[in-house]
Amino acid sequence: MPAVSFQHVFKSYPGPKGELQALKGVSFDIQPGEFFGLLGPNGAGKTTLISVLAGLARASSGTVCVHGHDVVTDFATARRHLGVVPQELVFDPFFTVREALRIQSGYFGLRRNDDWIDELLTQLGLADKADANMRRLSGGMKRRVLVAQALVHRPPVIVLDEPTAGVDVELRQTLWQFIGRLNREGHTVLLTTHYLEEAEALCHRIAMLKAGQIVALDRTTSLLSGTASTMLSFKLDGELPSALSEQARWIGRIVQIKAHDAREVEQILVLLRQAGCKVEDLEIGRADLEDVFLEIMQADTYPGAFVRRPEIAGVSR
Ligand SMILES: Nc1ncnc2c1ncn2[C@@H]1O[C@H](COP(=O)(O)OP(=O)(O)OP(=O)(O)O)[C@@H](O)[C@H]1O
Repeated sequence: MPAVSFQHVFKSYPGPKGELQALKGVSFDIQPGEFFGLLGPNGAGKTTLISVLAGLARASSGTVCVHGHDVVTDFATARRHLGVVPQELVFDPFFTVREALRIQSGYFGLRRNDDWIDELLTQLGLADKADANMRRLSGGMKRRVLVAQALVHRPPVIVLDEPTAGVDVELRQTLWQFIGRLNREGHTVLLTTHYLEEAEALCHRIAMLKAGQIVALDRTTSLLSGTASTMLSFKLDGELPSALSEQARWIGRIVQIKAHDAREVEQILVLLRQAGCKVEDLEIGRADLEDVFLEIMQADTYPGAFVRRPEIAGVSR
């Protein structure tokens, strides 16, 4: 049985110009123990999908189950299987960190939970803040408390909605070490992030959402190898020959051009030489997830071409 199952999920919001379709028939499963990434540009529908999963929003149609429990008809059980770290910093300012975690434990009927609370505080670098009032914590510390709150009931499925937005390197490392450990111990993780290098490093499989639809779903390694896999990068002061300008990406003086194989690399170099371009600091490297993401998001052909059925794509564990 999948840890999380989305089946034909539609969600529309009333808008000034009629209905806004935030999710347009999203279907996929996440298997127990997977570290699964959900990527997409701003407004793609990631938070909406997570809100539906967490029971914070109701799908217009379709079903969502957590370990077989429907998030609408069997809400309490589904919710017990989930630990959700929300994107926004929402908390009650009147309590200390420990009190907030005890209260959260109480929601799940856990009375003697202090051993696990202590472990969470230690693992998340909050031990010396246990008795600090929530309103006195820095933004990064509050985010750590939100992670601890989501985990008080040791949920088998951990959902992280952009957990590292605006947090420092130390917290990122602490967080990924701890979440990585929980994942190795069998917890399923669903992560949304705009940091693609994070997704590339952590996720076994990745789904890409664009305008409410899944446009790619595959193992991370397959996504990386399925598209142009070589990236030429060099500095240039002048102009590119027109044959190359369309496929190039500029970052200041740096030009990046993708190639599928060594022959294409050679062709690009020949075109540059023929045009008399003065290329500096040439590097030939592997395309990363950001390149794949941009390629998929910019594709205007039928996006389903990138989707592999989960039973074919398998799970990289
Ligand atoms: N409560 C709401 N009422 C009306 N429209 C909404 C509401 N929540 C989200 N939307 C709209 O639904 C679409 C999807 O938004 P959502 O927040 O799910 O995207 P996202 O992928 O999480 O974006 P981001 O990366 O910016 O967090 C957007 O067009 C957004 O404006």
